[in-house]
Amino acid sequence: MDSANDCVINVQGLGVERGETTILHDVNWQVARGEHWAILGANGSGKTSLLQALTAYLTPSCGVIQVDGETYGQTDWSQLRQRIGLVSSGIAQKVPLDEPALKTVLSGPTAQLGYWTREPQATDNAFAHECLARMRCEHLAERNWMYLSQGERQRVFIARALMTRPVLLILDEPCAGLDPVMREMFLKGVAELAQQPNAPTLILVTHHVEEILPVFSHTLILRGGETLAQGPTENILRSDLLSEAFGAPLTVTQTGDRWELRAGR
Ligand SMILES: Nc1ncnc2c1ncn2[C@@H]1O[C@H](COP(=O)(O)OP(=O)(O)OP(=O)(O)O)[C@@H](O)[C@H]1O
Repeated sequence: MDSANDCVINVQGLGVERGETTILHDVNWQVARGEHWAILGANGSGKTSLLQALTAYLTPSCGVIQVDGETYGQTDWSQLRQRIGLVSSGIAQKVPLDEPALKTVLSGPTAQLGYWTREPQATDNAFAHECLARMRCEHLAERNWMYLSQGERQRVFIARALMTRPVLLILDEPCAGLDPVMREMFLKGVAELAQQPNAPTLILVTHHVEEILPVFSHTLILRGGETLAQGPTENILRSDLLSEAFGAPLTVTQTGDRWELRAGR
């Protein structure tokens, strides 16, 4: 890679310590423009901490973090944070049950769910409809939150994140709680998004190799707060590496362009 400016994410020697606990140790990770990455790892391996460091919610103890060419500590991260979309299941509980999906999407730019900081303009409305359409859920614009399925809510959240025209979109275990059919529909929507012009760089955090669609060209595996492996997905989704990552014998198989994991050898 020629320079940090070719990277959407450039992490060098990142360490995070709290008291006696080492949460992340010597993480080096570069994401080039045009790549989409999956992050895999067991519970407690440091996935959320890495994302929190990237979004400046967790202060590093050492190392360099650059996002979209801006360096942590040298730039206004509240501004930069608006260029990073984050979709996790945690925010779902904060949406008022009687809020229509369009209003949830419109709250994206201020990231303040449930209330306005200013009256939305006609252009905001038009763009919100466009964002919903990008996730194939424009028909849900007037439907209240309480009536949306879990999969529809996740698609609406991605539409909401798109309102800030992010360069980076982090999907933190977005398939948690989805049934197999909903999960496939949701993942298909994510893959379609990745192929659209001006698509953000996607980062999918997951425990499940089944969710790593071909669009996720690269995979990073964390273990105990350190990088166990990273690189092109087909080189990384190996039984030996996944067994080490999850601390038990596992066998990974590829059928067509999808991956499966089962216990045992
Ligand atoms: N502020 C903190 N102080 C001390 N330890 C912390 C702190 N934040 C996280 N940890 C620890 O760091 C480790 C990594 O946590 P993290 O939430 O990043 O893991 P994860 O891979 O996202 O896990 P999961 O898959 O369960 O969500 C855990 O052992 C956690 O207890």
